[in-house]
Amino acid sequence: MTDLIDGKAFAEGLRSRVGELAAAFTAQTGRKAGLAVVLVGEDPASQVYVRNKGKQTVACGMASFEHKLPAETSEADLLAVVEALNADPLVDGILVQLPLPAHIDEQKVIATINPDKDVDGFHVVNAGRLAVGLPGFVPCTPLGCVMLLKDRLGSLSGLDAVVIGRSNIVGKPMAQLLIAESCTVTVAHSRTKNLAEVVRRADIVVAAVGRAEMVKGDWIKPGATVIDVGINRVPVPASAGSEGKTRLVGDVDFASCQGIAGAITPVPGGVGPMTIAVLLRNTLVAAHRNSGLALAPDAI
Ligand SMILES: Nc1nc(=O)c2c([nH]1)NC[C@@H]1CN(c3ccc(C(=O)N[C@@H](CCC(=O)O)C(=O)O)cc3)C=[N+]21
Repeated sequence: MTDLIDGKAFAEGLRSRVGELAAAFTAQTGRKAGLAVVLVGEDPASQVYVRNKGKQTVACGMASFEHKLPAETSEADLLAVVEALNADPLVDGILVQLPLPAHIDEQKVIATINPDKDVDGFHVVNAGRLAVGLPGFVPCTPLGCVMLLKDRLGSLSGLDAVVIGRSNIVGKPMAQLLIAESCTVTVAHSRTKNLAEVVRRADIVVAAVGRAEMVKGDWIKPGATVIDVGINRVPVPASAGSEGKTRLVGDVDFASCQGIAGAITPVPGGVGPMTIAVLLRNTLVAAHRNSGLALAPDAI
């Protein structure tokens, strides 16, 4: 039997704990913790994500500031918006939705965000803090994956983990977090030789390659825990009325893992909802730090 890891339910619980602490923060300071989200351009998927995030921020009792800028916005204008948010005392967290239009240098924008408001954890200062084990902001998706893994497995110490993907926003920070949990970590990617054999060694598989249903059930060691970070929109197989319709699938071939994996996250309803819940958690942590208030490291 393969258990389903219900990320949606776990994320709801996390958001309700964040909501309680956000109310306590407001009672102590007389203001709400605030998250600013900057969206450049009209990408429909990004708009949906930004809208969901705004709704959930408000539902948690925090303030949401949305800045929607046209696709033609210059890099200089975007940097000026970020600097204004850095200086705004009501803004605790800043998220600039990626990807940005091609004429804007993403690294330059991320470097402009105050690291203590960088709730995405993308700034080099936060990547460095994670690498050397200092407190800082950890990217939301990998932190959410570790929360799900610890909820399922308890201690991860000594387990073999394979991370498929080496991006700055998922693969690399995921590997750092698993090292900190005392896993033996392998980072595989598109050039890895004998990928199926490498994955077969793993007690924990984290798939973040961005290729729909690439990881097959016969790559999985029986009983392993599978975390699927992929979010791929694929066309629904042709049938009457299905023209132009899409469905969401992960990087793991979910059906072929049934009966082999010990547990697996679904897509949707797995890692995705955790990403937003951790973003709200990071924003609340930022609000406490930036107001000089204590918050126990394991409070959320
Ligand atoms: N600076 C920045 N930070 C981000 O964290 C960031 C970003 N840019 N750019 C885009 C990606 C994507 N992302 C998602 C978050 C939640 C879901 C999510 O909740 N997904 C639902 C399904 C939603 C649906 O049905 O489309 C689920 O998996 O159940 C998806 C995708 C955050 N991102």
